[in-house]
Amino acid sequence: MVKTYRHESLLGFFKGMSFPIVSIAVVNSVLFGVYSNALLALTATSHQERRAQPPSYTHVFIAGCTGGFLQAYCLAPFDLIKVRLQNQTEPRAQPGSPPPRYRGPVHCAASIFQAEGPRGLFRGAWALTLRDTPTLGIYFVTYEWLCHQSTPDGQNPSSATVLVAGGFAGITSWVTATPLDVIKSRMQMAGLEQRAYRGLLDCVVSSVRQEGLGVFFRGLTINSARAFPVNAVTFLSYEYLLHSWG
Ligand SMILES: CN(C)C(=N)NCCC[C@H](N)C(=O)O
Repeated sequence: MVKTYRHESLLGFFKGMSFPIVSIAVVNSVLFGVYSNALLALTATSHQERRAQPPSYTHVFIAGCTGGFLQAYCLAPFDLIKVRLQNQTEPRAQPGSPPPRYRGPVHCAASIFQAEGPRGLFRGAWALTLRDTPTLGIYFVTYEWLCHQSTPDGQNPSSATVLVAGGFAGITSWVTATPLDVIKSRMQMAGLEQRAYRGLLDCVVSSVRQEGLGVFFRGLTINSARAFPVNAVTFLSYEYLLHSWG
């Protein structure tokens, strides 16, 4: 962090933001759009009426799982590109040195498409679906439960409640998602590293054999630390937009 700040000032921390911004916008609108509409179909109550007649946690869970399932398919190509670029560890190109394998997100998508066809862009999509379907159910249940606990009946949760409930919903969902997140990333990298897994189960078994059960908790701390602020802001924006446009 210190080096980045010294060489590139604060702007250095925001490099390469365009791709994550576009992908997050698409994926979150699918997730929250499907969730809200699924809940509307299940409970027949609008967002405004829901504070007076709160939905059951089973309905919240089903609507969250539906949102998670559909978002996984939109997320798959973006997530694959992110994982491939993050794992590209060649040092920066020096004069005369070979260029990096991927020159950026668009080049990465085009190279995967050329080398592996359209299905290549969906590598690991199964693992992503398994990761996101139940964990997004847990995500929305945690959020609704925490808001319900700290808000008097019939009232809207305060902004502080939304921020805290959203932050903890993010942490809870990442704690449950991290084991499958590890497996998903390994399967997404398999195409590049010429490491062949016969499928998801084979990836689980060979990872545990080689590295023990601890492998399932790789990245848990950083995922959770990132999850709190990201999801606090996500839910605050969601509630705010529903109130101002709803
Ligand atoms: C796989 N998991 C745990 C989730 N998708 N959890 C919901 C949080 C989503 C949010 N965009 C984030 O990146 O934290």
